[in-house]
Amino acid sequence: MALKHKLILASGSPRRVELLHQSGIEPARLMPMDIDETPKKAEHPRSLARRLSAEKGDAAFAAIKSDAAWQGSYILSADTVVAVGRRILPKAEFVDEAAAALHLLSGRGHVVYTGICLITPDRKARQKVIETKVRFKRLSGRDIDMYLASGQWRGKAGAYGIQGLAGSFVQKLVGSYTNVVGLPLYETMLLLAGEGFDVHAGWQEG
Ligand SMILES: Cc1cn([C@H]2C[C@H](O)[C@@H](COP(=O)(O)OP(=O)(O)OP(=O)(O)O)O2)c(=O)[nH]c1=O
Repeated sequence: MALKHKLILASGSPRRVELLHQSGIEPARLMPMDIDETPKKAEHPRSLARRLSAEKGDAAFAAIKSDAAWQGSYILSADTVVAVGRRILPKAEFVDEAAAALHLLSGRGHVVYTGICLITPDRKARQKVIETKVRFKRLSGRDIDMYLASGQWRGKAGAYGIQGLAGSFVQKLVGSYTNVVGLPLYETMLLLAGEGFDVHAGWQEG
């Protein structure tokens, strides 16, 4: 069946592509947007997730707005932020920052915020920020050393991926699991459907 509207995913995150695929949605185009993700001074983690998801969407919109082939498309973007209280943990690129993040998360509760932004074919921007509360067990030195050696922390907010080895660190989770992985599926589908995108168009047997 031909899709009435195309979806552009303004993201380079394989997790977001996989989560959409799980929901029967295949973006027509992936547009990773390289924006400055530095938090502003005293910026709340919720505000940061909201701002960065919007900036990714705006950047993708600016890149395609004069391209006739993409007129009438939806643009979806997201940003995931991990915070202990108001303290924002970095998206880990180096092993020492990953070690510091894991020590901080050990035996404590934290909050994962994912901002989602949808730009509709009539150029309205719709936004939401979803929160999930997560509590890690107390991590042993060996848990941390072996996790660092696995490399699964690389490029992930808070230096962990709940969908991998770090899933076993989770003592308690309140809210959306897919929100932690990078895209809250229930809320994303609700947003898309509410703006007229046929979320069931790709649901076929087999
Ligand atoms: C907490 C957590 C984060 N993550 C990932 C999701 C995101 O990809 C990443 C947070 O960084 P983001 O800046 O939200 O996303 P990204 O840079 O990977 O992709 P893009 O901006 O192009 O959309 O951390 C997990 O995969 N599992 C987890 O448990």
